[in-house]
Amino acid sequence: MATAVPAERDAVARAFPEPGEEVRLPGAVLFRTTAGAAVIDLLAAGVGPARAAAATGAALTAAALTGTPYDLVVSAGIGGGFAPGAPLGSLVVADAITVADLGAETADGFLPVTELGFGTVTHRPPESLVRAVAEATGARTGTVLTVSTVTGTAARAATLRVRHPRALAEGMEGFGVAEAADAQGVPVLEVRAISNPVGPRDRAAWRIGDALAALTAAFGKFAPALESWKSV
Ligand SMILES: O=C(O)c1cccc(C(=O)CC[C@H]2O[C@@H](n3cnc4c(=O)[nH]cnc43)[C@H](O)[C@@H]2O)c1
Repeated sequence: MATAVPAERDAVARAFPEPGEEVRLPGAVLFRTTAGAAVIDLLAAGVGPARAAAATGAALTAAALTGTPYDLVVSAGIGGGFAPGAPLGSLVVADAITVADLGAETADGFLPVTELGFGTVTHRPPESLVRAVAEATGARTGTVLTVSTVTGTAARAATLRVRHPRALAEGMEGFGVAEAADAQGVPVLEVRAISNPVGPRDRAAWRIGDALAALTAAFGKFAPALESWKSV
């Protein structure tokens, strides 16, 4: 599980009460714990898509080289929610992890990088896993956008809504984590607990404590959903 910051990692860790241990790798420090038979590595990968991709890639490579590759990578953290679909404190599981600002600005508007002939802009988590996790946690499902600049105006939020009508949330790491996982052929999931509305900047409206509590509650229900997905 890759979060951005230690506070998010610790919120996820509280859902796994077994004692864990720190594992130091080149480029990543893991907190390794267990849930039943599953080994779970928690990584505070850093803020933003580039740092998140670098740290996630380091952890994936280390696991592959020791002959214990991961079955799944989860990008988890707090995020902005698009109203009315994703209110404060709610949980969103991405059925599409889409980078919102990777492309080119033209006189006719924004062109995603795929329309320039390169790369990808969306990763799709396994449908059955998204369904199982959403059912277990009560999460809403939709597109989660990855941005390098947090949305801070109504105008930018409106532009994103027009370009991505299925968007429920935005964060800054999901696409980077998904790129790292995709590069090594590992499935990916993104889970965001909503800490603030996407729109005009209003720090007084943040509910970070509530969102971290929602993350802990969600990951407390995660293991059975993963087991049912793996056994399909
Ligand atoms: O200064 C601001 O106006 C501001 C507003 C929202 C978030 C921030 C951050 O610096 C947090 C970045 C951190 O948290 C995730 N996050 C939380 N809310 C959002 C959001 O609305 N849009 C994008 N990312 C968000 C993000 O994944 C980072 O890890 C500052």
